[in-house]
Amino acid sequence: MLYEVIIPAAGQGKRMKAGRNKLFIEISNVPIIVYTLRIFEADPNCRGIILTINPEEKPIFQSIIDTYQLGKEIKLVPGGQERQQSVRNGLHNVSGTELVLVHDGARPFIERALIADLTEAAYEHGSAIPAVPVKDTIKKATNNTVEETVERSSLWAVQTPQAFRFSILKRAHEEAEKEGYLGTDDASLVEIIGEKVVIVEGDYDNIKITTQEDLYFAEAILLKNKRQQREKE
Ligand SMILES: Nc1ccn([C@@H]2O[C@H](COP(=O)(O)OP(=O)(O)OP(=O)(O)O)[C@@H](O)[C@H]2O)c(=O)n1
Ligand SMILES: C[C@](O)(CO)[C@H](O)COP(=O)(O)O
Repeated sequence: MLYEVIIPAAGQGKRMKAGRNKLFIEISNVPIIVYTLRIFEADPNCRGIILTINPEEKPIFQSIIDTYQLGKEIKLVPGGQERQQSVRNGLHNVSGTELVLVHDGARPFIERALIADLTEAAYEHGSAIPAVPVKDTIKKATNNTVEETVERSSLWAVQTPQAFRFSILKRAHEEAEKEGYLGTDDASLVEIIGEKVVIVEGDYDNIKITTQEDLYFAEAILLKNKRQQREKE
């Protein structure tokens, strides 16, 4: 199923505390954003990559694209103050496929098979998101005092890429902008306009690199992937 992907990459990486955009941090000597871009580059179903960036960082992104010879055309589009605004700016640059994906630049371990499952589900249902069952016991608390233990069986930890029919995502973003709603993912905007969103079981390795310790997990996942690749060859 053909699609275009919007990759928001205009964050500041505040929780990483690296003093720069965390997507430039290297795992095994390669910047995080390169792993993410390579996955979509290599996918023949991906008909366009829209990378939303902080305009001040354009020379750095351009230099990375050149250094790592990322050949598929990558549209560099200015991001916004919040992730949602970055995605919205990306949406203005989609050129016409029926399906659009939104994938965090900070999730470098997405697998092609999951992308395929998501695009198929989005084609059928309108919107599809990857998620994994929550493993911890979740409690709701105020001022460190527990109010309740939340029933876990229906809780999912949501990831990206989130896949949508373009018309639905566009309407959801327009409505959110009109209503002043700010969500932490795109599916929440679609939920608000009453459209169906289905879950496709994701992968615990599809982590978002957010804080320092995620870099250790990332190194480990990369090693595991390389070992599996060698075993296949
Ligand atoms: N205004 C923003 C904020 C975030 N992002 C992107 O959205 C993805 C997920 O966001 P997150 O992990 O929160 O990244 P940061 O915003 O960089 O991190 P922090 O919240 O810790 O500052 C990242 O690829 C990030 O670059 C974006 O394009 N525009
Ligand atoms: C979109 C997302 O990655 C799904 O897990 C997440 O919601 C981004 O949120 P953050 O607050 O920017 O980490």
